[in-house]
Amino acid sequence: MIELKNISKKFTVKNQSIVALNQISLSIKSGKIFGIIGKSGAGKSTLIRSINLLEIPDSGEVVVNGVNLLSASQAELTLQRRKMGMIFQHFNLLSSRTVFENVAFPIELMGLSKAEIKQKVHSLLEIVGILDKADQYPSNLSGGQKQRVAIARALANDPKVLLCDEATSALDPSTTKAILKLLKEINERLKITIVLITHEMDVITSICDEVAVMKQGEVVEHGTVEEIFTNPKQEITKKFIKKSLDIDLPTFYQKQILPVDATSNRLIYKLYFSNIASYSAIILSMQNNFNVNTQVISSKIEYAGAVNFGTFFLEVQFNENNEAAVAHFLKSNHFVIEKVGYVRSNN
Ligand SMILES: Nc1ncnc2c1ncn2[C@@H]1O[C@H](COP(=O)(O)OP(=O)(O)OP(=O)(O)O)[C@@H](O)[C@H]1O
Repeated sequence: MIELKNISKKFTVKNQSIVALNQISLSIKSGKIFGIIGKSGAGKSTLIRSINLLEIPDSGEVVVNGVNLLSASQAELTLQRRKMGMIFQHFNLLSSRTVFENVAFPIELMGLSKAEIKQKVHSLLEIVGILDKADQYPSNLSGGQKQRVAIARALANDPKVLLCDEATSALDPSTTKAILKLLKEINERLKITIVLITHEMDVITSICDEVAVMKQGEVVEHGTVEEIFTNPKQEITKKFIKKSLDIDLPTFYQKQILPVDATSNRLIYKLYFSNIASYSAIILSMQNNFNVNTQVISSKIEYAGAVNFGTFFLEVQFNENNEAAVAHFLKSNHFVIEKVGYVRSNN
């Protein structure tokens, strides 16, 4: 268990004081994956670096496994820090050392024999899936492979906690997915608590159990991912969720949208929903009740635990003049609707 109690941190730059963290309190349960999301400058890095005291808060308490790190002896602090591995956006590998030597680096300080070091490094490289790269230098690796080396190195001391400082921000979407999958496997297989910071809601939904939303040095909202997605309270949280679901109308349709004042019997809506289990049944009943034909043009639907949420473009072809009733029906079934525009009638 990690407990942050009322931690604050200011930086002074050219006689100007910047509040990076303002009275933050958070509890992070053992074995969970805890995500911290916020825009650039919100204080995420300062917060995650406070957990292992890479950044020392001005006030408050950082309690890890019952030990208040800010008042711990140097020996106790060293011990607790060893139980926390960390990975970074730009990997921070030693370029003059091979993959094997990078991972061996923290183990060499543990006083193990050469054979024991070799065995340990091999098992770590196997976990992260790059044993075949052991003799390569970091410059010969892709971004995803470099992050795998960094993860293996962070696991070398058998930590209980892995801190991930924007670990996927420098990676392309498919590599990001693979690294997040690896982090989830590590969490489950090695029972390691993971704390990660990100500015992407997709990262939170793909692997986190709980999330804290930061804004201007404060945690403005936190809870399980399901709770936050079902009932986001803060405007910034709503924006992050909406952004993660955003999709564009396919170009083919964009080209067909009529001028603003034109009307036809074919209308395109952009619909947002959260936690509507039977969203397709609602569309079907709309079709039957209002004598309209519908077609989903494109969609993005995600899950946070058991809660679904999504966006889709829906083309509605009216056979009667009942557009207002249809819009009312969608709203009363908890869709947020946006009228995108009319497209030319088929006839
Ligand atoms: N070493 C430092 N010296 C001066 N100011 C700092 C320092 N570190 C952070 N800050 C300031 O503290 C605030 C929070 O920064 P922090 O890096 O924690 O935010 P962040 O949410 O991680 O942002 P990003 O996503 O851009 O990394 C910012 O205004 C930043 O400029």
